[in-house]
Amino acid sequence: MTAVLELDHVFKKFGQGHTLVTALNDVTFQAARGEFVAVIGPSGSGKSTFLTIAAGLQQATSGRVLLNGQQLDQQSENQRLSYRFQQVGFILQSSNLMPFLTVQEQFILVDKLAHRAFRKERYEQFLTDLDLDHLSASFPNQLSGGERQRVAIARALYNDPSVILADEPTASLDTERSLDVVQRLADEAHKRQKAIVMVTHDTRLIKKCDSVYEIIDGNMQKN
Ligand SMILES: Nc1ncnc2c1ncn2[C@@H]1O[C@H](COP(=O)(O)OP(=O)(O)OP(=O)(O)O)[C@@H](O)[C@H]1O
Repeated sequence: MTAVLELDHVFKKFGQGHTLVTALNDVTFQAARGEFVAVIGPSGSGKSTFLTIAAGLQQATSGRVLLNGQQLDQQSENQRLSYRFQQVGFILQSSNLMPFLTVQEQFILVDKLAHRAFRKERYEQFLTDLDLDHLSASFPNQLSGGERQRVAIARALYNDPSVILADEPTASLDTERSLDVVQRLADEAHKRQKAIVMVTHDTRLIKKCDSVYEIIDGNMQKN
């Protein structure tokens, strides 16, 4: 299996002396095409640090982070930015939708930012796949929490990244909706051959995942 996202002996330290915190302690991680991976751990264990480093949003103190075999920290800030825009999709806790745009306009914006014409057919296919057909003209505050997260999933996939990083994507949902969102993430990873990495503290969700990493006090191990 070729890794889409790889962390190789990554350390992340904050502060120094008596304020030193080792947020990631020699972390090695791999996610492959078509793999749905969970990263679980308690509060303060290093999950957010892991995600931001995997996304190239902050630099590791040492070690290597590779996206599609390219080492992120050896690229210029501009290269990192455009690579991240093309290759990484984000799904955040309370869905990172633009409050003043309709569902359809969220997708038009994605194409605008990529200097492309709106791909209406592709958009409509995603709406159908995620059971959102009737919501195209709705604003985020008119959607349920589950619908918002389904739009966020569709929008992340619409840009066709190779990896999707999901930060507690079910945090605002009840159990039934959480399981639905996680099942959809699993299905999309498999069907579209994307690496989807989900950070969560909810261990009920991991039965839908292909592999599970646990992080405690910055130490990560594959279960
Ligand atoms: N910018 C920073 N400066 C100093 N310490 C930091 C910084 N960011 C994170 N830390 C520390 O690193 C450790 C890991 O934090 P992190 O936010 O990654 O945990 P987490 O697992 O995401 O927690 P939660 O589930 O509560 O969001 C914590 O001890 C935290 O206080």
